[in-house]
Amino acid sequence: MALITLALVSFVLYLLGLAFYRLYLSPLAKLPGPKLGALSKFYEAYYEIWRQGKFSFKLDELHERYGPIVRITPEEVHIRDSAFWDTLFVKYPKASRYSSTASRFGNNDSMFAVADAGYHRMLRAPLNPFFSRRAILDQQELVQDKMGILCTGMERCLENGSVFCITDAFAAFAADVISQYSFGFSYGQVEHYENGWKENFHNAYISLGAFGHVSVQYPWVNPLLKSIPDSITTKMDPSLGQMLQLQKDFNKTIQTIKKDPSAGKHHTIFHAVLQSDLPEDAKGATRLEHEAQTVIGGGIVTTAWAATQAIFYILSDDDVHPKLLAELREAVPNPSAHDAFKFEKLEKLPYLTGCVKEGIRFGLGISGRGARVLQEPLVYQDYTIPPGTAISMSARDANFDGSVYKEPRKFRPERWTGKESKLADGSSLDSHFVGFGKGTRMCIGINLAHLELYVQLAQVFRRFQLELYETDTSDVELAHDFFLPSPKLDSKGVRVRVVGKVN
Ligand code: HEM
Repeated sequence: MALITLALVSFVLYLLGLAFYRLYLSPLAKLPGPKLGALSKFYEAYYEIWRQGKFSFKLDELHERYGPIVRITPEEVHIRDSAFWDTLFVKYPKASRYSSTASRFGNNDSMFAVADAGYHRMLRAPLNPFFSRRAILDQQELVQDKMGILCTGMERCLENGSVFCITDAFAAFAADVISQYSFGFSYGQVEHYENGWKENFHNAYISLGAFGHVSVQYPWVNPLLKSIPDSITTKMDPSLGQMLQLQKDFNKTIQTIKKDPSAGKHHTIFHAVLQSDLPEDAKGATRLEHEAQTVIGGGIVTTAWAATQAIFYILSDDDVHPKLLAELREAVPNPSAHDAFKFEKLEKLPYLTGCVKEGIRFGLGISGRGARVLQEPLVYQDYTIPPGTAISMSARDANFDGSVYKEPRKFRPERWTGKESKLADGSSLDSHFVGFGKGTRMCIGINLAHLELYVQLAQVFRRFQLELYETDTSDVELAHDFFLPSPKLDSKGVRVRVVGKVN
């Protein structure tokens, strides 16, 4: 009994000591911010887990109250100042990712998750050529073919008057493209127009993102979940069942290639890694499986959501839609021509480019905070942030910064061209664009994403007349930050009806 009492008293004293340290002695103690945040990560957990991805919105309030730099947890400071983006993400290439977020998707050893900058660079090196502009353009046919299938499905929807969620269609398209391109197989999701492309991974990744808040706070949860039999996981959440199947298919492909490196007609990311000079422990089947999950995860929600935003705002604005259509009609006089939608031509169209950029800006890519940990002190205004601190920033703050974007909440493709694309200080708007992140960890899929988005928007608007169906801004605006962006939870999605064809 005495022993238990002693243990309890020691524990309480430890907690009091820790609280005192965090509030008054920690090198971060002088930074502005809420005492509860400085005391414990439960503060973050409350907003992220209990309030379902609402910490981002709490940060808005905190910045209003405390200024551009706020200590938001015992070990993390958040900066809201888009001019600081390059300093944090570009100037310190040796900075690591914040290791306590590595468990978010349960893929701790993937290039996306690993903390150490040197190890990250090494893991990324074999994949860089795989996603280079040249390599992506060489596979343009694949993207065009999948888009052709999507358009055939949309024609059927025109004939039968069905309403569908455009995010589902785009997520199915993106999944087929990225999996065929990267792994040499796809599930043909883009073919299933008859059920409104409901078979796709979008919701599964949003569920994973929501659950990621739990995994970040309690990393032991992931291994525990992995020990649950697949049949029970699938019953609990059918979308996670799809992910389990995906993992099995990755594993099968990896095993086949490991046994016979010449297997398969298609050069996959697995070939790229296995044939590289990475150390053997980086070539293990489980790590490769994790890498594949990040690649496909990175390529679906981000692209589908950017396209969804673009479709919604283009259709909602009586000014934008006719301008885009006029440009497309001139550039693509015959949409049935074999090379009508060649990317190299589309990417030169200024208004379409503006629509792509605005789609990505509104879509946010990743809504969660991006954090770096430096090995040296970092000065921000009057504060010196000690080495080892997690310093985070959010794309949402940069993307809607009124000092960079005039009327930031307006979808204005023209801001990206002509005079408007230069700021008063002479810098280009492009240099402030953080949609794909910046620095050494910048999105590896940028070339593929651009190819998909240009081809999607050009084909959809040059070929079809669409109408929004019972959809409003609450279906596209960020309401829950699950690291991946989510609108209100009861949204039925951005629903559209194909009402005609464009001559
Ligand atoms: C509009 C579409 C896309 C957007 C807005 C986007 C955005 C981003 C952002 C913001 C990051 C994080 C950068 C950082 O951590 O600093 C990222 C990383 C990443 N993205 Fe994308 N992405 C898109 C499409 C894609 C596609 C199509 C792929 C498929 C290859 C992909 C794969 C990845 C991967 C693997 C990473 C991790 C890179 C690393 O850690 O080195 N993304 N993306």
